[in-house]
Amino acid sequence: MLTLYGQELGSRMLLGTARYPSPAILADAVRQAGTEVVTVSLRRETAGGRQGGAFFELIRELGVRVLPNTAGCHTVSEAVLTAKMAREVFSTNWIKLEVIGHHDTLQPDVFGLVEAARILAGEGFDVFPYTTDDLVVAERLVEAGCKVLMPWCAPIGSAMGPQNIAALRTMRAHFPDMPLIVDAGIGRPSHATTVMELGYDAVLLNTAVAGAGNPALMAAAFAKAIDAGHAAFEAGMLEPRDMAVPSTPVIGKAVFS
Ligand SMILES: CC(=O)[C@@H](O)[C@H](O)COP(=O)(O)O
Repeated sequence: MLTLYGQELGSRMLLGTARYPSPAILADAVRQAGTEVVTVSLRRETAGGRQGGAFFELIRELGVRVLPNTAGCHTVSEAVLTAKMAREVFSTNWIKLEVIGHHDTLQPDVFGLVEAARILAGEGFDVFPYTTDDLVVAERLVEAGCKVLMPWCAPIGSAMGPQNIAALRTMRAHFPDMPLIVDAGIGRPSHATTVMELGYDAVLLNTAVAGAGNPALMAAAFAKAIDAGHAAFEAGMLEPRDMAVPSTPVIGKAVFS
């Protein structure tokens, strides 16, 4: 079981709801993944007017938990205001906090992120910060009140997969008891397995599923890959060795002379 801010979850896959070919395909992907948490951009959906209403209805029908996000916010004040509006609209204290600092890479503005996290945690929000793998920033986020950390593994939407394996491993070792979710940049199920094998607690992804030829099938593939990586980590994997080690014992073998 994964526990995030006191909420127990059976699925370790958090799914974004943007860029699907149709609402029906999104719904199918959510069901196939067995995901229990979906991220929703308040800005995009409220900008959709009547379409936004239908979208919220669809999310309600799916019976999943909503993690509203502050996607598209570039300043602390924008992010805080968006979080407060999301709390009203979705009746949840959960907020995926994004404060974007760079247009090309969508890299988080970690200074603004920490400031916004402190404000929102102080106002009772359960903050899920989209951050880098920087340990000092991570420490500041924890001091600010975050009880979950969500480092990127590559730029949002890039599908590059983990570019920072050593840093992700260090972060896991540094925060052994903190729920850690890799958020953004995952492109393939094998990428998700890789980060789960590092001991990450969950993966948040969107583009790789929404942009697949068959999003529902891809969602199912990701769900299996995430579970496989988690099971492998729990099982305890061998460290690679330089030399061969016979897998069949030599003691007791027949001797021909
Ligand atoms: C939906 C959402 O929250 C995204 O901003 C998230 O960061 C996922 O990134 P990918 O689209 O790269 O999977």
